[in-house]
Amino acid sequence: MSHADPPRRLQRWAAARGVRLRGLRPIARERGSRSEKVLFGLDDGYAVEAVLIRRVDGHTACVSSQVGCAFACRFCASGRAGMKRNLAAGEIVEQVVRLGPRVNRIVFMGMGEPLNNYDAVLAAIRILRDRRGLDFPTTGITVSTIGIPKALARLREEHLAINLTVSLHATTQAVRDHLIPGARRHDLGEVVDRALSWAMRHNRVVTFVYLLLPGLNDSPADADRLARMLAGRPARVNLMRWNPVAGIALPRTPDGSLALFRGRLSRAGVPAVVRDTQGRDIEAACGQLWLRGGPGPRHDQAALRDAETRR
Ligand SMILES: C[S@@+](CC[C@H](N)C(=O)[O-])C[C@H]1O[C@@H](n2cnc3c(N)ncnc32)[C@H](O)[C@@H]1O
Ligand code: SF4
Repeated sequence: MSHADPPRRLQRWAAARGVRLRGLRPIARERGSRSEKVLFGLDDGYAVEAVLIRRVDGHTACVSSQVGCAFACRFCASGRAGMKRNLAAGEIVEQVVRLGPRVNRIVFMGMGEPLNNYDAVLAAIRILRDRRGLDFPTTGITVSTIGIPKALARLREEHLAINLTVSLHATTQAVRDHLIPGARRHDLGEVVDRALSWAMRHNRVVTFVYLLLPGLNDSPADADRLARMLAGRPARVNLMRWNPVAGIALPRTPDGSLALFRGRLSRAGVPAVVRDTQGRDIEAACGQLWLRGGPGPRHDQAALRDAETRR
């Protein structure tokens, strides 16, 4: 795998569009069985992580879109320290470039809420897919979002054949407000409607991600409400187990509950699968990426390792 600087040709091409590549410095790497986590130092002293996941037919790059996250989901490490700043388009593109040439899928499932950094994320996607850029197929790009309604309405009008994943996690407003405190202003029904509207406009299927948390959102009534929202619509459901995060006490869902929930959805005609995220062995799975570094001069590797051991 190459961690070389982005090719000069790409740097020049991006610079002509006002996008700077070479703002990232890989400062630490951790290898797991099928994944690798890379910590990138940014110009202003912060650091973000990106994850490479090896598949048989290529690599997936899981990239960050913000330094921290404003939505403070109860189950996720990325929002624990709030949102420090947006990543620039170049900083997003460069994560992909530095994860190496075998990347053929990109998922915006690292740190941050991509639709809360709409312009930079869309600019990055355009550079990634441009023939004179990386010539990356948009069908290999997945944006994962908590579903900011206004941003979903904007996304609907973009001519981009990306994949959309909406992190729903609840079937009532009260439970969603509890799990995603930063999204209290987002009406759950509107989130679902806007996502479905995107799917219909682009003739695609939207994936709803549902993290099953025992006693919070895993009742048969939840499954039935979700089924009523999505049956007969261009939607599928990915049911997820919680990946443990230090300092957060949440129970993990037993396999039996996942199977029961999935069964109720399937019987109602809503396609549902249970998904495990890769990278748990090196704390690189969904929701396990922490904000690192801080404002000031770029941190060196030793300083960041030090910060890591104090965490
Ligand atoms: C880290 S988020 C980044 C993208 C975007 N902010 C979102 O929430 O969709 C990517 C996915 O990880 C999920 N996630 C967050 N924390 C998790 C955890 N501890 N275990 C499993 N999934 C988690 C989120 O719900 C989301 O579906
Ligand atoms: S799950 Fe997504 S929206 Fe929620 S805190 Fe983590 S990164 Fe932010």
